[in-house]
Amino acid sequence: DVYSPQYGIENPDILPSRLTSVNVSNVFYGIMFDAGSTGTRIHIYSFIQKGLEPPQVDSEIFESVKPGLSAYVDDPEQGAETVRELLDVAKQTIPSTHWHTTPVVLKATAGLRLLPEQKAQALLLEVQELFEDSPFLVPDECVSIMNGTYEGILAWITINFLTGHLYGANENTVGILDLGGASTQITFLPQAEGTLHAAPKDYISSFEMFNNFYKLYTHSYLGFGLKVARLAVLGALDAKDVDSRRFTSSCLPPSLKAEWKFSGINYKFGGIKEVPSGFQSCYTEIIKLIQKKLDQQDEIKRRTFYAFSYYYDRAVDAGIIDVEEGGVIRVKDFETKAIEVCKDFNKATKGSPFLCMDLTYITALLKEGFGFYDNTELQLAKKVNNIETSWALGAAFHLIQSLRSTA
Ligand SMILES: Nc1nc2c(ncn2[C@@H]2O[C@H](COP(=O)(O)OP(=O)(O)O)[C@@H](O)[C@H]2O)c(=O)[nH]1
Ligand SMILES: [Ca+2]
Repeated sequence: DVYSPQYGIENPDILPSRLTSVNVSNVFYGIMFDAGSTGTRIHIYSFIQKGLEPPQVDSEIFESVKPGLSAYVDDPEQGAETVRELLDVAKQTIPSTHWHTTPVVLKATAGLRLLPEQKAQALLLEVQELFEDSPFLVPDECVSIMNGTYEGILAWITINFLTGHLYGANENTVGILDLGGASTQITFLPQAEGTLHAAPKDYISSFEMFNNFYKLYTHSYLGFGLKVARLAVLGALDAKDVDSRRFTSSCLPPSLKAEWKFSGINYKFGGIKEVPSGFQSCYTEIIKLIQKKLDQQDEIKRRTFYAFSYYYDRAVDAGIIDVEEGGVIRVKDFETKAIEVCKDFNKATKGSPFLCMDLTYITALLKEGFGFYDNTELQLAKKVNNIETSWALGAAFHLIQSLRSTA
């Protein structure tokens, strides 16, 4: 029995946890690394396959480290070291008998997209060497920067798989909204013929997986992730005099003076005493960055969307949802909380001085950016059926399929 504790770990967390009665030959594993702009994460999945049916995910182990790879822009070896720590988790949790058949892949997103090409490649090369020295299966192109279109498609696959919409009738699929640190994605399966015509050509992507064919609307907006948006609001993006300046915004507590590190750079920032702070002036600042920058499709107002990542985290910080439960909210709930938090900074911003700015940005992104109604409902979920809502599962499925078609 490969699942019994035989690997010298005190409290083995051997995958798959719920699988003791299933034929072992139907079980296999996959390791997907998400090198995001704010952190690196490992997703270790176990899958079950019965006959010719599409594989089912059985369980997941998830670990993460901060900061992300892009913070090691001038020290790639140290960056790869953070990946090694996470890879050790895979060694502790996947039975050693399965190591050589378990693929390991890392996909980087917006943090590395924003780095100079050579610096990004140096980081990726260091990680690739680490993988090649590991006992796992290393496919071609095991380490890469993923393009934003795939990020949206693969997250859509994950959520629709987990919510049971993938192998049924297409009419009921759900859309997804992912808000990262450096980029943000919107993806849905258009039902209105008009959407396919009205959308910019490169926002429509065809995709095949496990013999199903999907024509999705998807786009990744680089620079519209929550953390990079903060820099944009502060006027600190591409600023030359970062060391000598303090960047200010009416979205911050007026008397605040602080420092903030993002992607390896230290920024001095603070509030403004001379102008009225609060939601209205903050919203006005932020709208300038968003208006007319994003494509709007009427259909989204009538569709169900799942929102996760920073949508989820900030809704938790604002007390709109429970950290474990998530739940259904309306777009206007973000605005109501933003107004409240921006009104009384001292009372409301207990964790982060950025909460007013972040909630106001999310409100503006949803309403002025994508064109959602105040009353549009959003499903906030961090996990569905105990699996993380992230593009990583979709990427693992895609990987399995591509390994089989080349085998
Ligand atoms: N639900 C969920 N959120 C995640 C996962 N991994 C990262 N996130 C969230 O993603 C956000 C950070 O975005 P990140 O991936 O670093 O930036 P990006 O490169 O712009 O996509 C934070 O809100 C994280 O909590 C995950 O596996 N599940
Ligand atoms: Ca991400």
